[in-house]
Amino acid sequence: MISVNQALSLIQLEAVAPRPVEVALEEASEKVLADNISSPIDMPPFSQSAMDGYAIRGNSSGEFRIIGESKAGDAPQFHLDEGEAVRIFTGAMVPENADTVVIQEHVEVKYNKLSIIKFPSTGANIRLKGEQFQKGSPVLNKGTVLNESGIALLAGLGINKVKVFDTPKIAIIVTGDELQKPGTVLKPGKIFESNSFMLKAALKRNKFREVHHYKVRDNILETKETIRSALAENDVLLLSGGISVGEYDFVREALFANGVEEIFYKVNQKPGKPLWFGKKEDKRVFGLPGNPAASLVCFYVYVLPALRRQKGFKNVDLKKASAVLSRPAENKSGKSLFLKAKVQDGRIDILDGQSSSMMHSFTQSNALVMIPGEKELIGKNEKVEYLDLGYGY
Ligand SMILES: Nc1nc2c(c(=O)[nH]1)N[C@H]1C(S)=C(S)[C@@H](COP(=O)(O)OP(=O)(O)OC[C@H]3O[C@@H](n4cnc5c(N)ncnc54)[C@H](O)[C@@H]3O)O[C@H]1N2
Ligand code: MOO
Repeated sequence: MISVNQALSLIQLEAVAPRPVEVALEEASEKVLADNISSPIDMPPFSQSAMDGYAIRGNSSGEFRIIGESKAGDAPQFHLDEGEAVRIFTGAMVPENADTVVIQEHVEVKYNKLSIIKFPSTGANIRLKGEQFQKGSPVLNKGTVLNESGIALLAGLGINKVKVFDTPKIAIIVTGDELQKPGTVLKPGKIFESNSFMLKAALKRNKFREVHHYKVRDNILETKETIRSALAENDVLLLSGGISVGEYDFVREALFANGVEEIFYKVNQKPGKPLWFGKKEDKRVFGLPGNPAASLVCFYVYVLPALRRQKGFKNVDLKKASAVLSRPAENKSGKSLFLKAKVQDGRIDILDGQSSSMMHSFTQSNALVMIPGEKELIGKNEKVEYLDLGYGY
């Protein structure tokens, strides 16, 4: 059985190169730029007043004659002679030979005579043409993750379309005859299906919006057929359940029948041992264990980084940190453990209820403690590494 690190390396080795697409700026938030962007214009495009006041030339005398007005949106052609000033407003074009704007709080005006009570330094209150960017100068680099500030910057430069890396389309395929929809009356032998809700929520939180949901019974033909359509319609398949060794676990066989090549099956870890990973051309397939907590651990450790990589992100893993154990922990399994835990003020508590069928401990956690297979005992106050689940509490 391969180790966690071997599994991670294999997934990375088989990574699909992010695919550039052009999108409207409104669609570009949380996406990664696929091109360097240079400024198509000077920014600001003309010298602007930063304040409401009076544009002047030099500060040789305290008295000026107001010769006109410049407000935002206008393009007046003023030329100031000695002793002349223009009434000006924030964002308005500064007369071509003015060098300073005096704020209106520092002047007295009588008719068209302006007396300056307090001179600012020369150049004050003017945003010079091109001071942020000159036309053609670099603005944002390929690989930048766009958020609202980047979107504002690009819109402000007049850009309405950008090349970003495409977000992969994801199929969630849940398998199992025992599964029943929440909101129905539970029949004998059945359980409520929860993995698709869990995976959809996790994908939504991570801004993967194109998610298709398929459901199959424990039936080889149906499983094959569903995998066939899911491969045609998506970039990444997440199968839940049916990957273990039971007589009704058909997922592996159905993947092979669809020409999906196995890269690895089973990882020396707990929970999530039966994880399966494969590929067909540029499609990637994860067979996640049916047990909900095992499935979610595999999602955080393997699936999310792979999806983020395919979306062009450079930092793909959950943040790693370390904290001091509040209580000793044991690992007699020889497997790498991922334990639901709560970090607070630098101390970490491993929670009760670690079974891979139990979700309650996950809801109380904000971290996954990683304990290597070779480590049998970790003492109280020993430092352990953990993955920050990013739950924000
Ligand atoms: N003889 C062995 N049996 C099992 C082994 C093994 O090595 N030898 N591994 C165990 C481990 S570890 C896990 S994890 C599970 C994984 O099994 P599958 O991935 O095939 O999943 P299922 O058998 O379909 O389901 C497991 C469990 O999870 C429940 N489940 C399934 N789908 C959902 C869903 N969408 N929502 C909620 N719960 C779901 C299902 O009812 C089962 O209880 O295999 C062990 N067995
Ligand atoms: O890997 Mo299974 O996840 O231990 O229940």
